[in-house]
Amino acid sequence: MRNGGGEGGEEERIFVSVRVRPLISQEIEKNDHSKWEIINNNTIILKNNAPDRSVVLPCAYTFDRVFGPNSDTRQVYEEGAKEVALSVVNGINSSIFAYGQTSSGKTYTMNGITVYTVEDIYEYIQKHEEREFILKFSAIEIYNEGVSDLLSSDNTPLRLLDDPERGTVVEKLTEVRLRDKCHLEDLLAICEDQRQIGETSLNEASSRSHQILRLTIESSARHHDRDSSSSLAATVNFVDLAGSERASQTLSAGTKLKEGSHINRSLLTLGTVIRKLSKGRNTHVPYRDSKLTRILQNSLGGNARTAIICTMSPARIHDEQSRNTLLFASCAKEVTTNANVNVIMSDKALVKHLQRELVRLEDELHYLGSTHTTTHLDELKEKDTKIIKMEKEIRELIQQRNLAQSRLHNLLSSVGDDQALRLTEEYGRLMPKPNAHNLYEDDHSSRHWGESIQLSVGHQPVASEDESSISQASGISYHSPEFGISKCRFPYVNDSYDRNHLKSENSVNSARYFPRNTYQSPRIPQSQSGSLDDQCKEVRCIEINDLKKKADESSLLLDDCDSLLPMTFEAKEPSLKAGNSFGLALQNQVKMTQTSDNLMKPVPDVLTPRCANSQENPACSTKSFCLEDIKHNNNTPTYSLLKDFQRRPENVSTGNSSASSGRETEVRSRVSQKLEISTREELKVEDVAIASEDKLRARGSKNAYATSIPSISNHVEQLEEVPQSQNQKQLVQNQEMHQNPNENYKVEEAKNVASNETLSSSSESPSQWPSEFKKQQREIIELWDTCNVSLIHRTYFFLLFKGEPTDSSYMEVEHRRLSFLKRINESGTVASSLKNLQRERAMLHRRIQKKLSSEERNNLYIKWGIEVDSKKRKMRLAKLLWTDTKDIEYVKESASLVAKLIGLLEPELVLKETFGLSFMPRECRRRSFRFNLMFSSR
Ligand SMILES: Nc1ncnc2c1ncn2[C@@H]1O[C@H](COP(=O)(O)OP(=O)(O)OP(=O)(O)O)[C@@H](O)[C@H]1O
Repeated sequence: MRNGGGEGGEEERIFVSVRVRPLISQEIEKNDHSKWEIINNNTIILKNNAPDRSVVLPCAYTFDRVFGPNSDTRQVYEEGAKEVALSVVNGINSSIFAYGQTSSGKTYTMNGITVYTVEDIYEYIQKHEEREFILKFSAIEIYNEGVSDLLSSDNTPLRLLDDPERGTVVEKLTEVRLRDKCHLEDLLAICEDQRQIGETSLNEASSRSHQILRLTIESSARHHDRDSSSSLAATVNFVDLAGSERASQTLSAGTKLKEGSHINRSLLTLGTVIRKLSKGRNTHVPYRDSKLTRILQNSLGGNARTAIICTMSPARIHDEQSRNTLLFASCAKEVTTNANVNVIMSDKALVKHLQRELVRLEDELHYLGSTHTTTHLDELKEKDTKIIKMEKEIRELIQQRNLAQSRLHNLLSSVGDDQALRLTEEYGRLMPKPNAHNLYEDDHSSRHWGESIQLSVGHQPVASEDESSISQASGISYHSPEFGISKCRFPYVNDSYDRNHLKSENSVNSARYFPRNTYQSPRIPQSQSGSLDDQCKEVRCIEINDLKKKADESSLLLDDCDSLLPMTFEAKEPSLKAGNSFGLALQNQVKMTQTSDNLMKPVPDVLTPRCANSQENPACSTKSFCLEDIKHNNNTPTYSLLKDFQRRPENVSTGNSSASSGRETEVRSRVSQKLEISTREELKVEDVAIASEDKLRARGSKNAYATSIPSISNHVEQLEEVPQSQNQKQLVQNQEMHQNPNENYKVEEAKNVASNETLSSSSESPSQWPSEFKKQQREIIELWDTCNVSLIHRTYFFLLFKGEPTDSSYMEVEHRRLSFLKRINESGTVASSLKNLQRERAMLHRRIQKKLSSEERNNLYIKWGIEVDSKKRKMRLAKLLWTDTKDIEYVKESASLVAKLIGLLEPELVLKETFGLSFMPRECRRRSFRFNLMFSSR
């Protein structure tokens, strides 16, 4: 029902009066008369104002009213407080203060003022029967900066709360609804009893606290339309302040001294507030510096009418205090307040008001919803949709990867000598377009997230004869953009070879160059094709969807190739559509650069061929892919392809070369740029994958982290695929060699190419590799230490990879994955990997006893600075293993010792390809351990 309101208040000054009490008995005894003289109702002067003083102080003080010793309290009330006090019945807040030094008569005055006001209020109520009044009373005491309820026996200090409408309110303050005047008088008596009073040398009953008696009056019309009319509500405060005092005068000590200091401090704040207010409201007013000013904030310069009665003693001993009181009073009279009539709305009026407010707020809400909120929600929805789409794509890729891994495994296990022989016989057979269902026919997905790049292997159904012929002649099979899967073959066609012959016969292509991670499709006789459907397996590159954009760009670029190359090829053999096929091959190669097993190698300058034409290098025959040229260059597959690309138009051009050369150059340039971009973006893609892992971890759930671990494993598995595909390639090449000795030289060339591929992927500059290897080795050793990698893994890796050019891939992948692990460890998995490491050291410690003779052990203790007779020397030795990562000799010794302890005598027998599998931090310590032991027992 309540609602603060007001009717136009006007600023008015605080009404300030001064009351000089008569001399009390003890002052009379001392005959301590002062020279204060009240010259009229408004002015008080100090007679004989110290002419001997060097500083002349003001001697006349003027106020709204000055009461002399002969004025009784009734007069003081009537002339100094009544008007203000009774404002409360009209809905205006009011406050009457008594301010002055101790024993100056504040309590004496305020008691009278309160009684008279109450009398008048009740008299007013009686006179205004048309209105109904509700009176409520509460009483606050502030003692030693603690607020208490004088109407409650509970002395627990009360809290002050800030109410946006009512200002500072005292929490849990008792508010008693008054029955009648007598009820109020009883309550006043209770307050008097409750108040902290003590005896000082100046006052037998000195008030040691500030007292605020609060009377709230609500009134409303009694007979009229009560529901629609307004009510008034206001509060009058009767504030009897504790008196300022000098400890020397009051002879205070102990508790009294503490009380006095609190009193003086709060009065000082009151004085500061008054002084600030007297200078205007532009400055900060420190209401909150004391409980007193905080509670009375409204009465001091706020929505209230205020009267201050400053009391003073006429005794000479109090002259200085009296002067201070007058100075305070002088400031107070400059302070203005702005009192309003506080109107309380009726229920009806309040409902109407609230309805209007509701409509207004709804309008605001609608406006906000139509702008910011809606937009924000749309953005969120859009992002959610993208996330769902990406998650679906990732799942599909993982399915493909798992399927391919499964088939690669099948291939490796099923391809025996006979099979290999047959496959070699069917060498060159083209595969038809892949069946979408084949790619999804089984699902070994383990729902790994955060995949970035995958290699895959899959079955291919057999192509039709026509397709086979055409594609075979062109040397390119097909690609399936719908799955982002590409497959390509690269023919070797020598000088003597007739392209038409190539189209009509199913023999010939004895040696082919395979790009990395592709597998040469064997030519399969028609009679066996059906049975070999499942045996024809090819390694294919599966792009991740994140790279689609690049693939599309590549496609656009290759369209250029397609449009360029037919101009050169079609003149001689239009039916081959070699240009288009070559475009596909190039596209395939571009995609190859986007796969992980290229290991983000910078693409060499493909437009700077070693030999520009056949004259410079006779080995580069016309109308052929120059294997010699490829072999002698440190070519990546991409490089080889592009060199072919450079050479081919020149070789087969029939006169249009000049017309096409400009466009060709442009296309080459664009190819080069795209490839470089691809490489750079490939790096970004992995960053995205890592960021994806980070996000999953950042979600904070254990599940998120758990899903990130398999993802790392997948990442590790990519390494496994590299050598596998290489092995497979090597296997087929060996089979070819065995099948057709006449073409062994070509197979040999192909092998050399493969070797060169590895070399080229290992290092851009072989001459720099040794130093690069040492640098990477040092960093890897540091990272092992940082990531708490298994000592056995370190040992194997360290002993296996000693700086051969082919070690480059492993070094790089190890380095990158350790960096990746380091990031994970930084997010809190160090503890678990450290525990694993400690267990491993414990295992090695036990093996020291078993594997080493007493003499060997003692030699080691001496060498490693451990006292031979010391306790726990074996454990100390185990703890020293692999700890100094800076000293390479120390690392070597650590590796050597660990190798001996785990029984690793011939590390070279362990395939390097097995690496990338063993050093992930594992959830299950035992499994991890068993794996290492199993590994070590090989
Ligand atoms: N106008 C007055 N006429 C006669 N006696 C008075 C007058 N004012 C005060 N006294 C007397 O002076 C003494 C001190 O008065 P009072 O206790 O009201 O002072 P106070 O300012 O409240 O002191 P304190 O701050 O220590 O509480 C009392 O004995 C009181 O009766």
